[in-house]
Amino acid sequence: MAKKKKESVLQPHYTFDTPWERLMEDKTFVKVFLSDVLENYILQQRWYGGKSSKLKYIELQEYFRIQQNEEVYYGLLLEVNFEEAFYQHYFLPIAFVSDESFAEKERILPLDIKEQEGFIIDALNLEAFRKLVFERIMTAVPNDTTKVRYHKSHTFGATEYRSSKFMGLEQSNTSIIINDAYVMKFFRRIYSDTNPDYEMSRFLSENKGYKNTPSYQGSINVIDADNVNITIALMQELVPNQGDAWDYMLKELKTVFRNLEVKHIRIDQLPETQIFSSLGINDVPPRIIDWAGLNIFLKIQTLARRTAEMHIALGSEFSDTAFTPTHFNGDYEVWLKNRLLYQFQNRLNIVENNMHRLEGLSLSLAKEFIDRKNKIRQRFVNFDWTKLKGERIRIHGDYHLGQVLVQGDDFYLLDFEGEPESTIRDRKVKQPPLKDVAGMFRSFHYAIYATIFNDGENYPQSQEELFKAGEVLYRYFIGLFLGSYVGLMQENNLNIGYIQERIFILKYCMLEKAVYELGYEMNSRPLWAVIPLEGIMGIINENN
Ligand SMILES: Nc1ncnc2c1ncn2[C@@H]1O[C@H](COP(=O)(O)OP(=O)(O)O)[C@@H](O)[C@H]1O
Ligand SMILES: O=P(O)(O)O[C@H]1O[C@H](CO)[C@@H](O[C@H]2O[C@H](CO)[C@@H](O)[C@H](O)[C@H]2O)[C@H](O)[C@H]1O
Repeated sequence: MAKKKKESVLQPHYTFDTPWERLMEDKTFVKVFLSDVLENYILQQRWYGGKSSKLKYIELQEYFRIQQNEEVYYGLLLEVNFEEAFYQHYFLPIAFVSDESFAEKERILPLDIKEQEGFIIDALNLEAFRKLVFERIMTAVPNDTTKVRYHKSHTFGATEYRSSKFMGLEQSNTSIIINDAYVMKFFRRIYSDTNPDYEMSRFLSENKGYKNTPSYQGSINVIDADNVNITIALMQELVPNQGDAWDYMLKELKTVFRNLEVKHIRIDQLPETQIFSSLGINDVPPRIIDWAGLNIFLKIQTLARRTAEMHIALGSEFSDTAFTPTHFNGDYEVWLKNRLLYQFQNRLNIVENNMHRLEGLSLSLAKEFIDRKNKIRQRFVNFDWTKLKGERIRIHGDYHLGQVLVQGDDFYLLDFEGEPESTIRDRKVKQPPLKDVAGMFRSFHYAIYATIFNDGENYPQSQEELFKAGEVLYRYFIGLFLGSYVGLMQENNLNIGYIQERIFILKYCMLEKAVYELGYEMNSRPLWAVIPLEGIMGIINENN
């Protein structure tokens, strides 16, 4: 029976007679651990995605053991239930340590087991655990049929474990760097299916030899009681890099906006280009190159090529039905409209309920957004699959500058987990590849507007003038991207439709993405909501 020993302000201290090796079989322990301990612990975790809903209770969906001789760890698959929202599943590996110096800040629970004082901690804090799982992947047998399935890629050579450390970046999962050569990402939010990040990474590296993503090295999947395959870890090579493309773009844009003054640029005389026209570098007028510099445009072209190559790899499968290309049809249309109308209504509610938190430009754009709700809704309803001839394929799904690593003059594409708000099934639905392109265009727009909103005071021009310059630049970015992307896709026979179809899909998906972003920003950083609001109204107010 559980006895509370000393009560500290922060955590209760329990004592149990069941040894650690059998502790998960002790129903009293499990009950106390889930309700008294984890309910508080999980709320503090960076990776916990349920913070905006009220937690009701946590259940242990399942657990498994990772064991080597005396060393025993438990992998917990937790089901978090909410007052109103849909339940979520999380993965938490735990270890028992008696050494006081371990994970002082990260410990989950102090407890005595059979007179031995110690702590339950998240096992990822423990080097012995990290070494064990790395070695399990290294020694994985082909066609593992056990409950915890380790997989090793043929590209992963035999190597000894030397060291490991937390990646230590802001992220929604937890990544560990091993031997300064591999990144092992432990998924925290898990789903009753293989994770698309694992599926896509393995497909791109092993089946298609796609080079501009970290190469797949191995994975861990758990087979649950219903025989469903749940991905809990993905191991890839570590790509040496100079940061992500979002930070890179912000840095470049600072210089570009500063150049307006330094180079005495007359914004009203900047030559414009029509949105969505396909451009080569020679189509960019010298005055634009003088202003922004050639480098940024060359980088956009490289990113476009890497994006097209990713789509060509994803769209070139003929046997594995999870990846074979398909066409638009009535089922897709119904699915899409339902999803987007529901999402739009959700955003409308969020904005209407939070008007008091907005001011200035955000507030006026939010009012316009509400006033024009029927027009926006109409745009989503205007999807007619019979007019679309292009192909649908598996896509990245959450493609933006933050998912791209910069390495010298090149780019590596990461994080194929898909849009966090979508269900795991929805993330695997085949989509027009231009949806990713639209995501990237939204990201260009974000970077330009983030620069104006966050650094605007450092430039002598009015906000109106900066918007004008930003819009001119944005159109060249889009044009150059399309110039490289479309050509390469067509050379490789991936059908993305005729020009009118491409423009329709791009506009449709950009509106979809901006509406998605509005919810993301209102929930996580409301000051940024002005950026998607500006984007939505820009798209809606265009004449065509
Ligand atoms: N293979 C890798 N090589 C180098 N850096 C990586 C690698 N994988 C991830 N990163 C870094 O970790 C960050 C988070 O990775 P990501 O896969 O997006 O994690 P999460 O799904 O938790 O958000 C990336 O933005 C990148 O900076
Ligand atoms: O955390 P994820 O990478 O899965 O993506 C989520 O967070 C992103 C922000 O970090 C968010 O992206 C939005 O902001 C970016 C700038 O911070 C911008 O480049 C993107 O275009 C914009 O969508 C993303 O939408 C969200 O899913």
